[in-house]
Amino acid sequence: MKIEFREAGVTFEGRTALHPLTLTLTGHRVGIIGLNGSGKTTFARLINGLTKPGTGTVIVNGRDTVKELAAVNADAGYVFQSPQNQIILPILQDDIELGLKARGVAKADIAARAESTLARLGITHLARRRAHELSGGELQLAALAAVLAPRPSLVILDEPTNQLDLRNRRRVAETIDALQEDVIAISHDLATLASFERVLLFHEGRLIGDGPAGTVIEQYEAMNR
Ligand SMILES: Nc1ncnc2c1ncn2[C@@H]1O[C@H](COP(=O)(O)OP(=O)(O)OP(=O)(O)O)[C@@H](O)[C@H]1O
Repeated sequence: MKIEFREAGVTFEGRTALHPLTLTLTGHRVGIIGLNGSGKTTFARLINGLTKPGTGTVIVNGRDTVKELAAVNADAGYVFQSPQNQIILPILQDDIELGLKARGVAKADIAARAESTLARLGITHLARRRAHELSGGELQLAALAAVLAPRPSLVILDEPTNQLDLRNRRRVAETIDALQEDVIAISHDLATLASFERVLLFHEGRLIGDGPAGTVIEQYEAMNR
C-alpha cells in the first residue's frame, strides 16, 4: 500500500474529529488503536473516501479520494464495525453476487467468484444461509467475504473482532493474518494487532504514536494505567 495524508483533517459541526495530519503509510499491515472517540474511524474512513477531508488531501495508491472516489472505493474495501450493515440481501451468496455485478464483473464469472471467495474464508456452508440468522463470528467472516470478492488491493477493517467470543476472535484474527491483501485494522483487541508491522495510536483526534506494534501498544497501555 501507499497511502498519503497531506494535511488531511476532519471537523464535524465545529468539533475536530481529526486534526490536520501529514503521514505516509506503506507496507502490508497497519493497526490503529486509541480510546473511544479518538478519531480512529474517521482516519480509516478517509482512506476509502467514505469521509471527505475538510482540509488537505488523501492519496490512496496514487489516487485522490475525492477526485477519483469510484476507483479508490474499488481499490480499498471497508468492513464496517457492524457487519449486519454490510450484508444487504437476505442470502449471503446473493449479496456477494450483487456486489460483483455492481463492480462490473462479467456475468459468467460472478457465481464462481462468489463461491471461490466463500471457500477461501472456509464459509462455503454459509452461502445459502440468511444473514440475520448467522452468529456474530459467521457474520464478521461473511462481511469480509463480501468485501474481498471484488478483489480490492487493500482491506480496511473497523473493529473486526468486536463482540466475538474467544474462539471466533481467534478465527477472525487468523483469517486476517492469512490475507494477502494489504490490511488496515482498527482494534481494541490488542492481541489481534501484535503481529502487525506498524501501529498508529490516536488520542483526541491527533496521532500520538507511530511505530512497531510492541512499542506503540506499550505506549497505549502506559497511558491508561
Ligand atoms: N458523522 C459525525 N458527525 C458528528 N461527529 C462525529 C461524526 N463521526 C464522528 N464524530 C465525532 O468525531 C470524534 C471521533 O470519532 P471516531 O468515530 O473517529 O472515533 P473512534 O476513535 O473510531 O471511536 P470508537 O473507538 O468509539 O469507535 C468523536 O468525538 C465523534 O463523536
